[in-house]
Amino acid sequence: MHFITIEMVFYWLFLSFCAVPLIVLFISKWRYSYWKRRGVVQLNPEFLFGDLRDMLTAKISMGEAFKTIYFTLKNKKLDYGGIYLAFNPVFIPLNLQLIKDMLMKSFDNFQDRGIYNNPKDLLSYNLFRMGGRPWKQLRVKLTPTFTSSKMKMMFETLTKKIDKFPPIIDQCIRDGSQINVTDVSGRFTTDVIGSCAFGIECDSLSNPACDFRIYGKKVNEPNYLRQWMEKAFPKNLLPYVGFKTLRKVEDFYKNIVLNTIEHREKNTVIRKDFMQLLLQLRNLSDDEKLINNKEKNQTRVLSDDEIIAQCFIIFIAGVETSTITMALALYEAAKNSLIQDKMRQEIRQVFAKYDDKFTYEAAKELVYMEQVILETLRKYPVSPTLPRVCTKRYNIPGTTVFIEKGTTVEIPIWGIHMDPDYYPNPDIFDPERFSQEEKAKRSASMYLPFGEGPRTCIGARFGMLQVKTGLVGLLKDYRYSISSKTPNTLSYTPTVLFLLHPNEDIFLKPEKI
Ligand code: HEM
Repeated sequence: MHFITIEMVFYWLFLSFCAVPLIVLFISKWRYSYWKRRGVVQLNPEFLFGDLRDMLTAKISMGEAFKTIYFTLKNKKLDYGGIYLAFNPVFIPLNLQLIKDMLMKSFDNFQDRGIYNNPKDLLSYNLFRMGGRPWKQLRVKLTPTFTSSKMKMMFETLTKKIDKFPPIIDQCIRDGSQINVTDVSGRFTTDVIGSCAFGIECDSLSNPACDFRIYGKKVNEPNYLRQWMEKAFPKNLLPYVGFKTLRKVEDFYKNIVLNTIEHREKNTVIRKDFMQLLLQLRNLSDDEKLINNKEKNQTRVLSDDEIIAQCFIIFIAGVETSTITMALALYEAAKNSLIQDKMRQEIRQVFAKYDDKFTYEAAKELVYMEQVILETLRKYPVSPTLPRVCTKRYNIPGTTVFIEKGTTVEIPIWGIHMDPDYYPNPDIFDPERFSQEEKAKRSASMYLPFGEGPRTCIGARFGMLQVKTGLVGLLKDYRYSISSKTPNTLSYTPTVLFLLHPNEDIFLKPEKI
């Protein structure tokens, strides 16, 4: 008969105490050799954080982390490399031909972003986050909503908003204060998208404390725990730990959309906006639904939940991206008076040609301003990387290396945009880089602020139009210069998700001319 003695208990406890760390060490060593075992050069991952300690501990932004990784791999003269985000292997392509192949020709192998989404988590189930067949079906549905004719239709809504700028700027001039161009741009884009996507006139330009603006800011506030979980936690386990993308704001956006739908249906209101176009998709007649289902390979019509989620993503993707681009274009214009004067001169010439009116055709003729916006997006790509996940095993052309299904890929846009091999003196802001001749010298994959391929930004045209209209409203009759409150160099909000967001708001000194 065996007795368990106290010595035996201590003996086993001691063994377990030694064994657990050894097992963890062995598993992490094995995990951190994933790339090496596949013949891909890797860096020096450290336990728990992989190669992204500063990003995961919120010391630097995701954009800065991946820019550093781009140059570390580039200095090793590599076409691609492997890193680790916590324990998750991430493939980083550097070679432009390879990037083009992954985004376009081999799109089927990389068609998803691998970001958490779940039909039961309403706001997460949107075009940006969805993958596979549901994404494809929705993209086909939504693409006609973003054509140039639809942009032209909404143009009037945009131009109406810029009439609100002069009282704000004049007040700053009277007070001798500086204008917060980040805030004013944010209020402008909030009003535009509020009107076009949700069909509401929130007028945050007159009333900055309106609910719509407050909730918009809440959505963009960094929430490190949520972002960390989304990035480093296995996505299929998230619903089981009660994870929700934006719990606090869901009801607010849901109610706005449902109320607008009810109001429009009750009062037969028809407006020229995204919401109207989405409602048209929802209200296709039964005959049309049948034709769609039969002929377009089961293409679905939209449900109310899908409308809510798409209005929300138009808001999320349309407000912050354009706000940051507008504010940074003004920041650079304030530092370069020649560039600023040239933009204003062009605006005035175009207005003179169109009887002092800002029309859709007039906007298209602002060629130099477009160059300024493109250069702003080169130097400060709001989305500094393009996330993808491998959806089908992929052989890297010309090698025996392959990327396994399920592997995360990050295309390091900001690194490419700041690479002196592609853009000499990359820190210098020079809109001439986007003249017709200069553009013709570069390959398309050297410039990816809106992404590329079938998953490219669906709202790029609207975004450009929105930024142009905002800049016209701010620049036509006012000059801006930097002041003691203007940051000399920019730093960025540490977040492990997407956007390149300057830490400080941009304040400039306005002057009427
Ligand atoms: C300066 C403005 C903007 C920039 C720089 C920008 C940038 C981007 C980028 C880089 C992507 C990912 C593309 C890829 O993965 O290949 C994207 C996707 C997307 N953007 Fe934009 N965007 C802007 C404005 C807008 C606007 C105004 C809207 C809506 C009105 C919008 C809606 C979307 C949506 C829905 C997607 C997801 C598309 C899909 O996955 O099918 N964006 N954007």
